[in-house]
Amino acid sequence: MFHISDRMTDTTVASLLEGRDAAGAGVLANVRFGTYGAGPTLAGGAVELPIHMTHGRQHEFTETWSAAQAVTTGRYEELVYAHDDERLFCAGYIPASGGYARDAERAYSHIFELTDQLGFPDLFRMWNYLGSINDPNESGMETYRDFCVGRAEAFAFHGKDMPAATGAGSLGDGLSFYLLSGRMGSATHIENPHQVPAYRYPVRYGPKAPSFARATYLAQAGGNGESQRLFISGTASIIGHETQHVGDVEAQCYVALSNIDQLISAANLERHDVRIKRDDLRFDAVKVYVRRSTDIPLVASRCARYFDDRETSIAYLNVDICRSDLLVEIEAIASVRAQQGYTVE
Ligand SMILES: O=C(O)C1=C[C@@H](O)[C@H](O)C=C1
Ligand SMILES: CC(=O)C(=O)O
Repeated sequence: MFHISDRMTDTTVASLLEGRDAAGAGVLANVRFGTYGAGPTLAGGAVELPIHMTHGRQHEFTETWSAAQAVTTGRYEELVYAHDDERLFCAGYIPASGGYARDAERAYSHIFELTDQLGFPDLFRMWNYLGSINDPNESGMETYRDFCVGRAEAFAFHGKDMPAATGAGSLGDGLSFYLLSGRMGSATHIENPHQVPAYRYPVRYGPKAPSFARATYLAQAGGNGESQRLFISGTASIIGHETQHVGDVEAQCYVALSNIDQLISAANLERHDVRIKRDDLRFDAVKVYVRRSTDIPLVASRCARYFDDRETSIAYLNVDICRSDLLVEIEAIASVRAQQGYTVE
């Protein structure tokens, strides 16, 4: 069964998602959010990706991506991957250098080559964690904007649809990234009418706009009974294309949560031919990125109220955010509750 389980190690939030899905036949990958970062490796038949994302061991956790069938692993260029019959997990690491544009373009081109070669062309979720994300690189361009240049050029050259994504700071150096991709036709990308699509942002935010959708809906896999999933991108206090409430973390949190609400409304999902009632969606895992550590208690109180399901796993990460005037960003994974009469598991 394809699912994720947040195995919280020594954290206050403990909500093992395994209880929500039948135990998988194996593990595709373990992504370790901790005090240490390095490139991906293969261990025990799965991908291991440590990312330096926590200031202390007390906040460490592992995001485990499980498989429904036997797992095949391999390497391609700078990438390490694992897949079952339905899903591909892939990860990579680009060391810090004077600028990321060329290396990001190369890495993303390799991603698209690999997903096509292995038969998993529908990317449905990507994560990019950049050290010193808001700092200028050696040519004076902000590190994030430089990364966006290379990524956008790879998407344009390969003509790939843009999936849900996160682009946030890390506490280490370099660029750690990982992604999930599915069989042809499994992904529907979703936008929020209250926000300009990120890939259409004006040049004031960088020479090339960020390449991601606001969310991606993953249809139920063929025959293995997998739950339908909605992957929600890192969402911030942006309306249209402009940051709202600069300096006010409470108001920014409110707008970010409102954006998520609008994004997953039945009306907006219906506009994308995804017919799910809001009440049938349950949040499985949430990651909240908070720039200032002193803001975490307030942000946690607002998120706990919004994601009020005891079983929702919520992790708070004190890291920088892709736009320097943003103080908080929220991403989520939701699944569709069992409907009357049959099980969606
Ligand atoms: O660049 C991204 O992929 C990205 C940046 C942020 O806006 C947010 O984390 C979502 C995606
Ligand atoms: C910056 C950000 O979070 C966005 O583009 O949605």
